[in-house]
Amino acid sequence: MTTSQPVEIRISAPGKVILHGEHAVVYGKAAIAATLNLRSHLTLKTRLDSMIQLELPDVNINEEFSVAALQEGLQSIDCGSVHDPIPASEEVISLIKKFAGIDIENNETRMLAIVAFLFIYYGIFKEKRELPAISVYIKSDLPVGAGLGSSAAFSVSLAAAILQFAGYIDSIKEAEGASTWSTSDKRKINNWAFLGEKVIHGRPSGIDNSISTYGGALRMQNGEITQLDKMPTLSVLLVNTKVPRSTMTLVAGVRQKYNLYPDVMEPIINAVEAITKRTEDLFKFSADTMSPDDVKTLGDLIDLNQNLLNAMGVGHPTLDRIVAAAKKHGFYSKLTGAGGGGCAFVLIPPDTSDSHLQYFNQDLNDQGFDVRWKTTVGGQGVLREL
Ligand SMILES: Nc1ncnc2c1ncn2[C@@H]1O[C@H](COP(=O)(O)OP(=O)(O)O)[C@@H](O)[C@H]1O
Ligand SMILES: C[C@@](O)(CCOP(=O)(O)O)CC(=O)O
Ligand SMILES: [Mg+2]
Repeated sequence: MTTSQPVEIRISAPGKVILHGEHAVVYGKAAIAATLNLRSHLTLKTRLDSMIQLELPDVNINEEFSVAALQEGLQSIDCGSVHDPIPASEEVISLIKKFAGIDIENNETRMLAIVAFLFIYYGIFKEKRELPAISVYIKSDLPVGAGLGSSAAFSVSLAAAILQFAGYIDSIKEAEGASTWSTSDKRKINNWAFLGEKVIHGRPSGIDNSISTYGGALRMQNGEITQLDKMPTLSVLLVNTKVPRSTMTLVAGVRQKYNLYPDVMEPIINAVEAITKRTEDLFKFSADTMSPDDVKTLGDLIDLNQNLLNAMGVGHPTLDRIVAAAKKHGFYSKLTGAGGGGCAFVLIPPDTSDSHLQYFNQDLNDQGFDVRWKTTVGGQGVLREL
């Protein structure tokens, strides 16, 4: 790391759609997710003064800290070593909040972005001779707090930028305009990003940061990730309810229900897992362009899962309206991510005509929904933009 030469590092990391298995994956059940072609973009620059700046226009945050004050204020926090980091404890989170001037009782999720940044910054740089003066700017294509994994894209881009700047990972040129990293470097990025997710989510499964790091489409079970052997081309429409919600609160709500009624909740999450597995089998044997029969099966599974998510208590009347509108037009839809509002996806069968899609789009717009994107899923994970 050299601070004498001006350095600029630009990183982008994608959001995701969880096809099946949200919440159940927190209990070690299988889930499948794929990247979206919507990304968070980070720029890290060296500064000539001795300040650290964090500019996050999406959540209206622009903070500055002096390097000396940060060195002194955070020196007692325990975050393990760069190569073997440990999660931020409650005490560490409180200490960072106090340092950043955030009320300990302030549970606004957006403020946790500052805590996650300071934890990752200090944890990675603390073994260096001196802490660097840098500015970090992050802007996302993703709606924040809507189930599309903006928190993971945030933590992944941050971990990649800081590890790269500190010289702990080394990007390799992949194509014109972008670089990537070796699998072992990606593992380092993912480990630190997971700790950022922990600050923001409480008890994440790790699926969001893993998909944002590695890209493509993957399955997670019991903390183990594997790339999906096969996934047909899927086209989805993302519909944002614009109902705000926090992943941390929703995950905690399901946990509370699970603790109170384990005998009821266990069969529900097992049924979700059965849906995930049926979907994987379907993908294994379907052609790249799914047949109408396969689309119908996938649709039924989407419908079943949506009902189970409602039973877990993570639905919302606005999501129900989107599902009903989709059904009226012959489509299938479910929430994605933590639910409680946020986004739903609608599966768009390959043979859907543009006029049919436009008619559906118009119906959703007339009902006041924000139909943001028709997108294909599965694409590059974290990248260094050149
Ligand atoms: N672009 C961003 N800028 C700043 N903070 C972000 C950004 N994206 C995500 N975050 C952090 O993640 C939180 C939202 O995470 P979460 O509730 O898990 O929703 P989701 O991951 O589904 O978008 C924000 O409140 C903020 O702390
Ligand atoms: C509900 C959950 O399965 C996914 C949360 O995703 P998001 O933050 O709502 O995008 C939680 C997790 O897996 O950590
Ligand atoms: Mg999240």
